Amino acid sequence: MSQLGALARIIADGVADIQAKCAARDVVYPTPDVLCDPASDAVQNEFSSQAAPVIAAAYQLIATLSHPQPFLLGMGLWGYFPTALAFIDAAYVPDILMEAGGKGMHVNDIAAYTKSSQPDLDPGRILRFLATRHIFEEVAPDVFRNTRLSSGMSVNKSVKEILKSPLGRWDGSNGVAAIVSLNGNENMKTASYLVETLFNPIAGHSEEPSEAAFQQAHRTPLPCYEWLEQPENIASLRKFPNAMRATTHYNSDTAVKQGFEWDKLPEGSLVVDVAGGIGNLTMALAGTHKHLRYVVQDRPAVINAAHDHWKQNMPGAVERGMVRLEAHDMFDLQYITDATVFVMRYTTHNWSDKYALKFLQRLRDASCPDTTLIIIDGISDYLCRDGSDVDDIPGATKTPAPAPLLPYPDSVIGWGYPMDLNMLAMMNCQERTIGEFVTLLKGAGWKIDRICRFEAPLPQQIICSPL
Ligand SMILES: C[S@@+](CC[C@H](N)C(=O)[O-])C[C@H]1O[C@@H](n2cnc3c(N)ncnc32)[C@H](O)[C@@H]1O
Repeated sequence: MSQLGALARIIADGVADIQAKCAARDVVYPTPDVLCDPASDAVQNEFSSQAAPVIAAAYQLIATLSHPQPFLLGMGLWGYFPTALAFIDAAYVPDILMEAGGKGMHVNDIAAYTKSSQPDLDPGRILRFLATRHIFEEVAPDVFRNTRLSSGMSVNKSVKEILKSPLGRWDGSNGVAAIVSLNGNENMKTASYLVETLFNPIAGHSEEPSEAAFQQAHRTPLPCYEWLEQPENIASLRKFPNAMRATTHYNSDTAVKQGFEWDKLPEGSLVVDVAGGIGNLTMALAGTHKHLRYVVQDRPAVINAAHDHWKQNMPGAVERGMVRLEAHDMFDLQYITDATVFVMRYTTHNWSDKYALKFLQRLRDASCPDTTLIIIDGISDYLCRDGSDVDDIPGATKTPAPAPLLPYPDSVIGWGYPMDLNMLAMMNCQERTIGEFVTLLKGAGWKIDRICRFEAPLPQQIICSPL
């Protein structure tokens, strides 16, 4: 069979399989006109592994059918997608259109909500650009309504409430609008300086978080996390911890009920969420595993914000002592020496080996023989077949997809590979392969016992014990 035929077959068979399974369960797979809600989200989550090869094949079909020149010309302008998405968050469009309902709203009426801040702008151009990829639908000239994809950016608040506190719009939301805004603003500015930074004789080889493209883009000598805390960057600081919630919130039940056996830990075991932000992971864990005690550690400014977050979203947990929120620099001596679990989510990817070694060693110094370290992060795969650099750790190897697909469909669906470049640009750091994790963790006195795999784009759990 031709490659085109094989790709078309994967798509046709995969769709038929999903539809048959949905029919057997008496559910309908959501179409673009079905706005996000818990029931339709659950159906999509349930069939994500069946959808993955279909999506990967569809991308490959596009790459096969497209003439390279128009494909590359178009791809060169894809950077405007994050910008356009950041704009629609800043103009509250998904939530305005939520209130408008199925008939949609004229762009002039959409713009009226934020008129003072965007007097000469024609948001119709931005919405139309996104509608070419099914984010919004133009139902009449200059009249748009939400689609399933654009509704995914709703912060689930009334427009009145948003207008009362624009910076608070991401608080308590699922975080998607916040991360989209982060990518389209702070991260896009940074991305545009990556090429010249990489060719810079010093910065191009640096492991320092203060010598990345970020510093050039934002005209600052400060590393990202210090820059965030400057008074003029208050909006970014407000956005960042909310953005972190987006990565698992849509499927947080799976993230805390599968993988590591939290439910089997003895009553009162202490879980320390190191660099835990405002406690997004801990809140999901604490909601499900009520028999455990938790500590969330982060920078003082983040812990300040965490107190409000917990008061609003899980009142009583801190007051009852189930959760402690503590300012702690992870590069300092770790004073908690009776942790059952140290967990770090999306933190090792923020640091080059030079720095990651330091904080992993701090945790090793504070661990007991039966302490478990759980690294929750993406794991990069080589994109060739037989490219695994470690196969003797349970969970390390993945079953490759059949040719002609790339070996791992999640390389297309997840955000691991663009995130790797984002890490490079923001802080001279990286996503890692399993082999790279093995070396890094061994250097800090940890051994990987097993890897609990999750469907992309959920991050993986690397379960470690002291060497
Ligand atoms: C990518 S975020 C992940 C946050 C959290 N683990 C989550 O998954 O939501 C990395 C976190 O590291 C924190 N951080 C950066 N430097 C730190 C330091 N020296 N000590 C403690 N936390 C730090 C940041 O404030 C931020 O909250």
